[in-house]
Amino acid sequence: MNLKYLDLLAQKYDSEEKVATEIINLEAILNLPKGTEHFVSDLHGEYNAFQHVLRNGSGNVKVKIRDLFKDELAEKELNEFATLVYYPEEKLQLIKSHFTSKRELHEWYIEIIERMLKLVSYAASKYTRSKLRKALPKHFVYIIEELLYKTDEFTNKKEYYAKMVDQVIALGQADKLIVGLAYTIQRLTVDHLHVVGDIYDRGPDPHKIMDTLIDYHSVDVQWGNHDVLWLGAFSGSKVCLANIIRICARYNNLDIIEDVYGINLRPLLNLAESYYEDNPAFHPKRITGENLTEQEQLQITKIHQAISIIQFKLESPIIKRRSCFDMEDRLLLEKVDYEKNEVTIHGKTYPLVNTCFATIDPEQPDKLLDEEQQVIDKLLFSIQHSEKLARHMNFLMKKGGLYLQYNGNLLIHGCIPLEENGDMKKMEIEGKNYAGRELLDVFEQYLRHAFAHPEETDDFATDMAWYQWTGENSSLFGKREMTTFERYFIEEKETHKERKNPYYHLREDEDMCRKMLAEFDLNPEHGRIINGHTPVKEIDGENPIKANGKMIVIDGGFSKAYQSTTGIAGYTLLYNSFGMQLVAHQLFTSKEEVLSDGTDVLSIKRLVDEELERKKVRETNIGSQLQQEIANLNSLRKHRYMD
Ligand SMILES: O=P(O)(O)OC[C@H]1O[C@](O)(COP(=O)(O)O)[C@@H](O)[C@@H]1O
Ligand SMILES: [Mn+2]
Repeated sequence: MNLKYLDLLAQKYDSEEKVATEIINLEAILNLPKGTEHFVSDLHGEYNAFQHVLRNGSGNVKVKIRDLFKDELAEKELNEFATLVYYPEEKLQLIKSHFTSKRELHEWYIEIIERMLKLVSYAASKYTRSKLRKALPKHFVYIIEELLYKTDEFTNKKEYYAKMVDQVIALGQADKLIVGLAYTIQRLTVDHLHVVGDIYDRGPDPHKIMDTLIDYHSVDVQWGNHDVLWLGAFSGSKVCLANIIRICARYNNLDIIEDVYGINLRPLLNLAESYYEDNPAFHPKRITGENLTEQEQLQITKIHQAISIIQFKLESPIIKRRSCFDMEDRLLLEKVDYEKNEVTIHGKTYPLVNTCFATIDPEQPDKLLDEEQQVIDKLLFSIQHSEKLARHMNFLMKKGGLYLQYNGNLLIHGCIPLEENGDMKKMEIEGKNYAGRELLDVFEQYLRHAFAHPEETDDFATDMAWYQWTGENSSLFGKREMTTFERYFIEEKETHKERKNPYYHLREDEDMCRKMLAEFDLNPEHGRIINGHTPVKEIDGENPIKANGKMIVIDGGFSKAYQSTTGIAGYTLLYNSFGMQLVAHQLFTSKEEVLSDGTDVLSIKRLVDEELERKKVRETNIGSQLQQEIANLNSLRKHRYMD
């Protein structure tokens, strides 16, 4: 043991008693049941649905309420109470509006505060007091602790407590206390949140999800391809930037760019107005049925075309300067016959429809017009100077990564690129071959490098950020090619198909999953791979639990655009000391409906596994850290206080 380190430790633990107390404390924590992990993925800007799942802990809050109160409350009351815990501010207003006298309200307060305290105490039973204290509303810590630690045997104190609650009510603090307790319950129900990628794109409110995550007590993110697209744009990749704007236009979400992140779209609009007309292939999708005037729709359609063409032009020089990307097939602008209006792909010629090539010079199809160049340069400048985006992207970098080993499981958004025979797929990067975990580590290093150097826009690291979005060997994309061009301009559906990496059928095989776990230094006996990215088509009977439970795919379609394919509204996963449970969520309509009907969106639980013995903190990542701390403290004790 390093003596300098012991000196430092001795400053904090300057007596034998202090060392001993800390060891006892840590040992006790190791023996507590492990905290509940909550996994979500593919949120795609669906803030309201995400909030709901977060607030009800994927049904976990309801389970606890039922455990405690099923004998004393009717179903309707259980639901009402649960709703109060999920949305305390709104539900309080609703409930209070039904009382006609102060007295009634007073009695209700007493009952509810008592019920909430019971629930807090139950939800906190597997945590230390110090952890509970951190979860309590700051202003009420003293009062709540007094109230919590009353025990029924000491009824002589009863009056003291009754008085305390009376005072809280009389001083007009009851609402605040109830709201605080509700959030404490939510927080205690989930110890740690994993977001397995794709926060951004398609839905309207990714920024609100980011704000929620930034404030969340304990969270990590495994980047999705859509998140990396935003990171890439912020890191200086113009082609990533063109993509994010294109997707926002396609889903009628340009206000995320304009209003939320404060990017001026005027120059792009001017360009769009000069060169583009109406075009059905570029009409914005209308998922939520919001109303657009014809004029608005036309404007978005024009912007959508302008930015798509800029995107296609920007792809070309990158493909040409990066032969290791192996993307020459995607030089589609050069494969177009502009006279005949057709394109030849993989040796087959197809007529083009809905083209909008007014800014394309057939001699040099990838050349940006000066106006286009100026537009994209200005956009890049503003996006890199958006304070809000900087905050969100910094958070993604700090809490995120391409994959994560956590409590024995491997969390990864897309895939581990494989060959058909199950070998890890190799990629040559700057003269060296990488595969499997090493490949992902290199990808991540480049991403971090690009992010650290936002002023570089055409270097290898920045181009690699785009490769993560669309390259064949990207662990986030997992497909041979992205057929965006074909889907806009070619009618033949065969050209739209995006061939998936063999991973997506090999992952059904248990041995293959074991091999991948081992590749990431995880124990194949106990570990599992948790995946997002590909919507599980429950509607067609697809099972999210694959390879005998070694592989769990939790993309169930939070994204409204994909719900008709999946048939449900998303999966989430819970992992507590008893094992793992997969929760399938039914359609979430609105918070208002939950508030007024009191019914929760039904969640079906499927037991993935039941641990034979309750898992303890000792067996977790945090447990290993604590054991290391104990070892250090023991050395300190030996060297300083026993010799
Ligand atoms: O349906 P959209 O929004 O046009 O997006 C289709 C594109 O999205 C992708 O599926 C990637 O997004 P996901 O990560 O959500 O699957 C591409 O493979 C595909 O080309
Ligand atoms: Mn994805």
